[in-house]
Amino acid sequence: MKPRDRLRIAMQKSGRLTEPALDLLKRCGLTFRQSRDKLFCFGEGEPVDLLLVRDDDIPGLIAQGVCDVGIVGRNVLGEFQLTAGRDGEPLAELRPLGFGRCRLSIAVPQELDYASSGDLAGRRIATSYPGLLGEWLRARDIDAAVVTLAGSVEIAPKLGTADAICDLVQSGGTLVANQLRETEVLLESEAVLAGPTTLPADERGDMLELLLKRLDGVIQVRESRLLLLQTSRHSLEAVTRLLPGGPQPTLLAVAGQTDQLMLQALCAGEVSWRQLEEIKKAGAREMFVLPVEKMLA
Ligand SMILES: Nc1ncnc2c1ncn2[C@@H]1O[C@H](COP(=O)(O)OP(=O)(O)OP(=O)(O)O)[C@@H](O)[C@H]1O
Ligand SMILES: O=P(O)(O)OC[C@H]1O[C@H](OP(=O)(O)OP(=O)(O)O)[C@H](O)[C@@H]1O
Ligand SMILES: [Mg+2]
Repeated sequence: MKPRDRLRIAMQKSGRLTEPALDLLKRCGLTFRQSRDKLFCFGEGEPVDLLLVRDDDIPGLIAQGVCDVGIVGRNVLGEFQLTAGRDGEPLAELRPLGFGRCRLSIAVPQELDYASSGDLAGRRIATSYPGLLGEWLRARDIDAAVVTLAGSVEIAPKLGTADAICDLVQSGGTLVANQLRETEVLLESEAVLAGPTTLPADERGDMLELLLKRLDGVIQVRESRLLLLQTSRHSLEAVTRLLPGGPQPTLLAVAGQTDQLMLQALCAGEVSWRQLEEIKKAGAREMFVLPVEKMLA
């Protein structure tokens, strides 16, 4: 294969991961010009290009060295490692990316008696993830038949081709619509940056290192919120105790009100309405939750 000096990232051409992946790369300062056939995006500023493909092909493209890294669901990466990629160098999950969250679960018809995973013995389970399901069954010494289907797995029990299914679940709507109930979670999934365990020892490796640093910054900022509120000195301790994790809050004086303080806290994740209501009950008022755009410690 011809040596390359530009980093090439494989990502989903059209699907659930496409928009959030592009958005994340944009936040990392990468911009692209798309080719006419929309399969290749040339990086304009940095030497980083995109290859747009079916998500199932991403781990294989990295393993073959056609692409250096890829943005793909943990479910697809894990399945590859246990099937087509079994005999090759294992790929690493370089970073979890915080979108495309779902889980790989076993579900059974609502009317089926199910007490524990042992009840799957002797049953047929339909799935598009024979590697992950097979491994899970082996680890528990459950002797069940794995029926591999490319799609529409959820209708297999109704068609009589399987007794249970093992498929992705997010809201659970598909299961309810098909009178199925979730009984076991095999894997919690989200989009990840997948790549080789050792970085390329050339310019691509340097670029990847830079990209990882920017990703860490972007992910940290995306999950950070700035909480501003007012509290009396009297309620300060109770309010502070309820603040979601993060560094020590900053306290500012409120002009003309010696008893009042303005509190500013960086929170490591979402601040929910319920948390705000609790903090308010403890004595806070004038509360604001602001997104953080950039951060440089
Ligand atoms: N209902 C869901 N909610 C959230 N994320 C999901 C859901 N279903 C799947 N995902 C995640 O998004 C990834 C891509 O899902 P999508 O449905 O776009 O894939 P696909 O139909 O296999 O697309 P492709 O045409 O690229 O093969 C999945 O592998 C999984 O990691
Ligand atoms: O729990 P839910 O929110 O209902 O999501 C789960 C469904 O989403 C995915 O299917 P998708 O909608 O992508 O259809 P497909 O399998 O035909 O691609 C997955 O295969 C499940 O069927
Ligand atoms: Mg696919």
